[in-house]
Amino acid sequence: MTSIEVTALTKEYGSTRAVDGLTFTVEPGKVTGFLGPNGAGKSTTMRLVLGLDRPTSGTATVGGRVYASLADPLREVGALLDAQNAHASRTGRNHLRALAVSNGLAPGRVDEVLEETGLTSAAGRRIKTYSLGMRQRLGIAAALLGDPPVIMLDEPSNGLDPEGIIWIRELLRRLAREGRTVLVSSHLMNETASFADHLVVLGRGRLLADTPMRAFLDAHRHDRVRVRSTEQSRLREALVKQGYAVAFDEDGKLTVEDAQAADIGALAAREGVPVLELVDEQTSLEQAYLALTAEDAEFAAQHTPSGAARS
Ligand SMILES: Nc1ncnc2c1ncn2[C@@H]1O[C@H](COP(=O)(O)OP(=O)(O)OP(=O)(O)O)[C@@H](O)[C@H]1O
Repeated sequence: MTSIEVTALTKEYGSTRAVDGLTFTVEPGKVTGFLGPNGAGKSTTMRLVLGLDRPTSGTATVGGRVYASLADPLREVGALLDAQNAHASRTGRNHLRALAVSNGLAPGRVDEVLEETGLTSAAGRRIKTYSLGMRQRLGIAAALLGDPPVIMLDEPSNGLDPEGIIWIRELLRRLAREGRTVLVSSHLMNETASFADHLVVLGRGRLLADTPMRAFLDAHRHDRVRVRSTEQSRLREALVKQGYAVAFDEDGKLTVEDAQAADIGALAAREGVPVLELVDEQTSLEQAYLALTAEDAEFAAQHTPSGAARS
């Protein structure tokens, strides 16, 4: 069982603190979604785990050891950081063969991972003819080549079509079921929710949440009711009098926070206000995530000159 351990990890680039005192552990047998807005520090953390950069302070280890000290790195950690990072003039198969040979891996693994990633029929084509989605698959094939217990993928759904997105979801689930440690970054909450058991959320290089997915959902569950009646103002007054927070929406409906439709319906009936529509709504996961990272987004809006570097 091999974990990824990040302890008091800090990385500064000049005056930019990309990673700021991060501590978390990524455990085996689970898919951990690594979330955060653009620029939150996800890729930097992954690069530090892979020894591609040196921490300013703190440590990032795999199974208690720094990556550089691993005897057989591809057999221990498989990673996809940048799908463009392959010789464009090589064929997909030759790219994987070269990796296998230089890392002492069985050549037979090449055809297995090509099959596993759906690239068998494209394996003889030069990588420069590959679509972004095919390059992502090739990067994932390379990550799986050494059959490693730890897998780290940076935005693996990038460029994949809907079929590819379902494929990656199932692959991630299977890798976790096999007992592997799987860390997958994304800036999309709903996508992450479809495959992750656990969440690590970053904002401005800091840890905002480290929680099981289920607990995150429960903690951020927030009920509200949307209601439309023939007498909106009167209904609103009655609701406010009962202590509800009520807002008029652009579409003419009222939104009542922390409320259940059954209670609002009963209140409207007591007041004699005819109700035309009454719907229970739960905040979506995406909303909960945006609320969590809102401070970071505000910071980005105020401090990013063009406003375009982050979203
Ligand atoms: N080599 C570098 N030199 C200078 N600054 C860097 C470098 N790498 C990252 N940064 C800065 O560190 C911060 C974190 O970037 P990082 O790429 O780790 O974020 P991220 O969460 O992976 O974002 P994205 O989703 O956009 O990839 C950003 O402000 C980025 O500009």
